[in-house]
Amino acid sequence: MSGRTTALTPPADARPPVRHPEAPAPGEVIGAHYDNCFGCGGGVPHGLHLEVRAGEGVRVTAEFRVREAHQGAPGLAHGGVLATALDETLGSLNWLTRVIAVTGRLETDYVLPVPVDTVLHLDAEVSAVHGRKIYCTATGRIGGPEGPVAVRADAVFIEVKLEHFVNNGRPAEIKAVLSDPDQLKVVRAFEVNP
Ligand SMILES: CCCCCCCCCC(=O)SCCNC(=O)CCNC(=O)[C@H](O)C(C)(C)COP(=O)(O)OP(=O)(O)OC[C@H]1O[C@@H](n2cnc3c(N)ncnc32)[C@H](O)[C@@H]1OP(=O)(O)O
Repeated sequence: MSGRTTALTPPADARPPVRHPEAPAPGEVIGAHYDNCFGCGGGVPHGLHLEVRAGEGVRVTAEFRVREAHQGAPGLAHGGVLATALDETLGSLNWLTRVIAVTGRLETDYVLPVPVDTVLHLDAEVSAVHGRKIYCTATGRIGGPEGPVAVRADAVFIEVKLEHFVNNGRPAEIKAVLSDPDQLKVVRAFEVNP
């Protein structure tokens, strides 16, 4: 038994993902979507500071160096932090589809312990799309991009409108984002998508 729940299995009539024509070119670094994001933002001292690159197709790669602030057990990365790294990498796939989607379900497998100072080499791709549901998978390898898999995830992201954030975010942060020209560029990149 794989343990994979049916909610993570694309239905038979799911379709393949489509790379947006204006997606970042393969190899291009995808900047942080929000400076205060715990996963990718430069403004969060103990954040993951994930650096994500666009790949071929609907795929991204990322690197995350585990630091002391990310420990669970002595000298080892916290499982929740590793899940965050997987989640953030999967969330970055939004840039390749130009569809805004949030995590609905994230199932993680922890295969190997990940010591502090390790660089986790992450790789994520969309496998299928069905309506608003985006099925995707990610792996995190240690010892190099071709090293053994330490963590992996299957996920379903759900497409949402920009209003999801505007209506649910704390007003102070929403106001700050809407008055920041750099942040507005991020918003506009997604607004053009029908
Ligand atoms: C600008 C770039 C931003 C990038 C951000 C990336 C950051 C990293 C990713 C994250 O961590 S996002 C933050 C964590 N996630 C959340 O906060 C989401 C919280 N949940 C919600 O807001 C709602 O539950 C959600 C928008 C996901 C769904 O609510 P809806 O009312 O829109 O969904 P609806 O009930 O209409 O269901 C639509 C479809 O999705 C399916 N669905 C909904 N929730 C699901 C779920 N949890 N798991 C699997 N499938 C789900 C549902 O079965 C249905 O499938 P069908 O169309 O086939 O009927």
